[in-house]
Amino acid sequence: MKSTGGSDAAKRRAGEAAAEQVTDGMAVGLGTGSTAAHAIDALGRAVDAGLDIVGVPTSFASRQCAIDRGIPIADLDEVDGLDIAIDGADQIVAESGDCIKGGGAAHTREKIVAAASEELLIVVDPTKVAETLDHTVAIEVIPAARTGVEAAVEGLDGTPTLRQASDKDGPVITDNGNLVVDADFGSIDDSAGLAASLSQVPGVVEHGLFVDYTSAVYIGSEDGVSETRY
Ligand SMILES: O=C(CO)[C@H](O)[C@H](O)COP(=O)(O)O
Repeated sequence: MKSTGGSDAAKRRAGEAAAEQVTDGMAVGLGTGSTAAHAIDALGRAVDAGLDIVGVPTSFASRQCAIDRGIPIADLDEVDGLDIAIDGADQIVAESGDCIKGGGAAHTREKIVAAASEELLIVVDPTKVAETLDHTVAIEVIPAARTGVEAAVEGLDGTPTLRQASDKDGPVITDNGNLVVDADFGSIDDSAGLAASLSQVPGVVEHGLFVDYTSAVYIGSEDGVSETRY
């Protein structure tokens, strides 16, 4: 899986620490990205050693990752809720746990899985931690609504950019068949207000602002990992 941001060792420590919270009989949401992949790796090793869990992937990529590691998987409608979801973030405010996700264009399913879970454990390296959210906000958009959503983002004092896979391949298409508009709002002082405004725009499937979702954050570093609970 493509790596972003900080060191792989820091990401691995965060992913492994979160995976240690998983116990026998749990249904576990499997997040997307290079840090969440370390948690899936650790869960795969635990399953090999006898841990009895079922994983609910948040993307094509995390589904494949779980299959490769021998983790039994199910769709969300096949389990009776989730005990824990483990996922990465593009940026997180350590004080509140509010974060921005969607760098892998998987934030819609990630949010659905997080909402179905008793706990959301966010795993990051220190480069993701900020005092105020100012990362671009990924917005999954139904293709026919793109120009309207871009205008709405501008109306909210943001700058929209359609996410491109590459010049050659054209726009990113999500696992749900939609486009992604990345919106730059600068420093986000009222994340709950912005989240509510974006949710109201016709054609917005989901945005990457996760306000009041996080149960704990695991921040891996070169020499250890810290846990903050909310
Ligand atoms: O939200 C996500 C995918 O939609 C990822 O969790 C987020 O982009 C972090 O990825 P990484 O751990 O590779 O930096």
